[in-house]
Amino acid sequence: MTSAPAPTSTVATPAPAEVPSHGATLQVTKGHGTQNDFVLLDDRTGAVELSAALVRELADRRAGLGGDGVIRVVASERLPEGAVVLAEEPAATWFMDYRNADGSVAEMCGNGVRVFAAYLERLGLWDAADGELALGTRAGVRRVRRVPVPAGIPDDVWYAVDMGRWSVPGGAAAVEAGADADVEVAGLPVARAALSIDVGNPHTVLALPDEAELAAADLTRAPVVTPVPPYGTNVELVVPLGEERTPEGTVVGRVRMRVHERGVGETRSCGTGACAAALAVRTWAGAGAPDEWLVDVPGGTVRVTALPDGHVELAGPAVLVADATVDLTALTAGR
Ligand SMILES: N[C@@H](CCC[C@H](N)C(=O)O)C(=O)O
Repeated sequence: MTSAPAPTSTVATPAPAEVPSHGATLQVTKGHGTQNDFVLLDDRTGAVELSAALVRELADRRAGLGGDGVIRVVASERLPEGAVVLAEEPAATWFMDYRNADGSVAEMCGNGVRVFAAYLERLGLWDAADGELALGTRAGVRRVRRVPVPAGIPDDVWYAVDMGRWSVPGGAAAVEAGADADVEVAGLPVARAALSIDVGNPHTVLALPDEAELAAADLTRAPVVTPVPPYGTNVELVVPLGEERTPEGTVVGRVRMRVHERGVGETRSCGTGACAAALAVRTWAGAGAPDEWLVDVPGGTVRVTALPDGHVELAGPAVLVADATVDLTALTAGR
């Protein structure tokens, strides 16, 4: 699996104003998964010209609605990337078109998939009672189902997502060494060894010894990764917290994580990042490490499970908090 740059050519840029061709307003919904927040757009027929500028304007926390990303629901058959997905899974009729807050296109968003599923339920396009949802992403098909909220977690609804096959791009040598990169983080005195993990998009994970170091890291500046990842990377800082037993009797690992997301900056959660963090700590721990991990992020807790078939599952909440009408003339005024 590679994290090739996602194509941008499907998104036409209107000129001169960045206004969708279908009108002067846009119906959107605001949602989040463990406070990784998104502006959601129902564009089933692919009528909206979702330019990078429009994404930045919607995601702007002062002049727009605000979000770490923008998610568009579009019929898979309307996008070239969707055709690839439909060839793999004809049931994946809806495509998650994911954009980072800076307007860049990303292959995948783990928290976004759950929020996308909640949004499809809201739109009447999926009923969890009917069984699993297959959806398209630029990283391939993802499968979602509703699952019980674990004991002790104050969320109303959880979804579990099969996030597909994960890999260590550096191969056996990186697994053996436990690292294939160095990362300099502002606020921390020395560069740290880190491990690259691909979960459909690129991640670089470094372990810190304690929570004081985690708190000291300054993620207002992007960490510097060496060698420079060809398509950029998301950087996760993790503190392993050991193992515990759930009320159901399962032994799980636990980690605390902060993240600097490619195309965004520090966010309060990253689902693919949580998968990468748990998988890196599990790799470092070696044989006998748990398959199930709880990942505590500033915005809540998600669960990551390494599956026997080489896939990884991510479970966590999804919340829709508002429906809004965006005045596109006002949104773009003065820019
Ligand atoms: N927050 C997302 C990841 C979004 C994409 C990422 N910033 C990238 O560019 O790869 C998640 O929950 O996984």
